[in-house]
Amino acid sequence: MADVKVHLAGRSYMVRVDDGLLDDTVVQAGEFIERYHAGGYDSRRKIPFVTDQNAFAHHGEIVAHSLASDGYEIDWFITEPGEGAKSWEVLQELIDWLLERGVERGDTIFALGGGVIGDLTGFAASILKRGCKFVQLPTTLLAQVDSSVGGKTAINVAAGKNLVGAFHQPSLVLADTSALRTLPLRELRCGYAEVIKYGILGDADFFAWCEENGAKVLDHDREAVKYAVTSSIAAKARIVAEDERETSGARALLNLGHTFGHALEAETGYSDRLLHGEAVAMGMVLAARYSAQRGFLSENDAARITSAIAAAGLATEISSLGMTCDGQALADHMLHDKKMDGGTLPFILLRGIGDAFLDREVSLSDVAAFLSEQLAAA
Ligand SMILES: NC(=O)c1ccc[n+]([C@@H]2O[C@H](COP(=O)([O-])OP(=O)(O)OC[C@H]3O[C@@H](n4cnc5c(N)ncnc54)[C@H](O)[C@@H]3O)[C@@H](O)[C@H]2O)c1
Ligand SMILES: O=C(O)C(=O)C[C@@H](O)[C@H](O)[C@H](O)COP(=O)(O)O
Ligand SMILES: [Zn+2]
Repeated sequence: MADVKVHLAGRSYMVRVDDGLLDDTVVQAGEFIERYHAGGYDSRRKIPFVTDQNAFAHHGEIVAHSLASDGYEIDWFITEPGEGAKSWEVLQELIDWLLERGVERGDTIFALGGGVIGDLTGFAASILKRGCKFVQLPTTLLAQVDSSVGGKTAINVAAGKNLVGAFHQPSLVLADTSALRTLPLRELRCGYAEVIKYGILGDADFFAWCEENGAKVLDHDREAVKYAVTSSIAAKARIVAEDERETSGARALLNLGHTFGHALEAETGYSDRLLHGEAVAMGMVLAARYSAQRGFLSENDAARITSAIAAAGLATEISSLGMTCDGQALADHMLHDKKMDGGTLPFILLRGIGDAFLDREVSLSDVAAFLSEQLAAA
């Protein structure tokens, strides 16, 4: 078992990583409930759980059984799987559902699922009665290594990805690595894109570990998975503790590949055509190639990054997406990026593997031309 603490003044919390935590929710989360549940649920012993159909089908019963053995009952809110749940409609349904159940400000809402469920639940918790507590039980690799930690919560709107949201930290994160065994390979690869991101942006040794061990992670090797999850969380916890609200520039580095990636997600309609992790993988390749074109990164390092991503079975070429738009259309999506500052958009570029930086001098028309070349490449 590994515990990683996210240090934040007055809002520190624990991220626990181990096999079998969901079987043991009663001990892990149950203890937490006993200690921190100030609201009415202690007496009613009924707990609001938000999940989606897949996470519920694979892990709902075990969690319910575990909590029932200690006298708790779960009230389930179950959404359809997919990015579509990060929407005004589902948020409204969830808020109404929580209000109907009399959830109080001191109560805790549980999120069981991937990043979609975590982002939706966290945002609902942040606005309900001006802020309730929430606990993350992440069941995808992506959610365990990234989205469950750090307190970014959001929904998507017509203008773009994650444009309505709040910083709202969870009170506890329980990452049960055995839950990943039911995850489809495509989803595992998506999570792996965010794992290798930590190496590319700030840790050359971890990148080399990924080159060596990525296949084991995708093959569910227990030790490799635990190492990847714990190292990723530790990296994220350090950055979040340094710059919780993305003001100093440190946290913006976690957005490596995302400025490009979010534009690709927008252009492909936030659909199964391109999942978030797949967009981030392509986005990191684009960031590396653009860094090389600008003379910051060696062609050799850009090629090494592309190979490591391709080796995980993730697509690297945006021309493979069959998009009919040009580079300017992709650059236009970027105008909604939350990093926009005084009309300019800082980009996360690379000077080397493990050496990302924020470039505030990027011209969006130059990026548009670069993207048009990439779209035309075979
Ligand atoms: N808040 C953050 O810091 C942050 C970080 C990274 C990504 N995100 C967001 O996270 C979302 C992507 O998260 P995701 O990749 O987890 O997607 P997801 O939540 O859609 O989950 C992926 C798929 O796996 C299914 N699933 C979940 N757990 C399962 C399990 N154990 N076994 C089988 N199937 C399972 C889900 O039903 C879904 O179909 C995006 O919206 C992205 O913007 C947020
Ligand atoms: O936690 C962060 O900070 C990140 O940037 C992590 C990203 O992987 C994640 O996709 C995040 O939701 C993107 O944030 P956004 O601010 O660009 O919407
Ligand atoms: Zn991401």
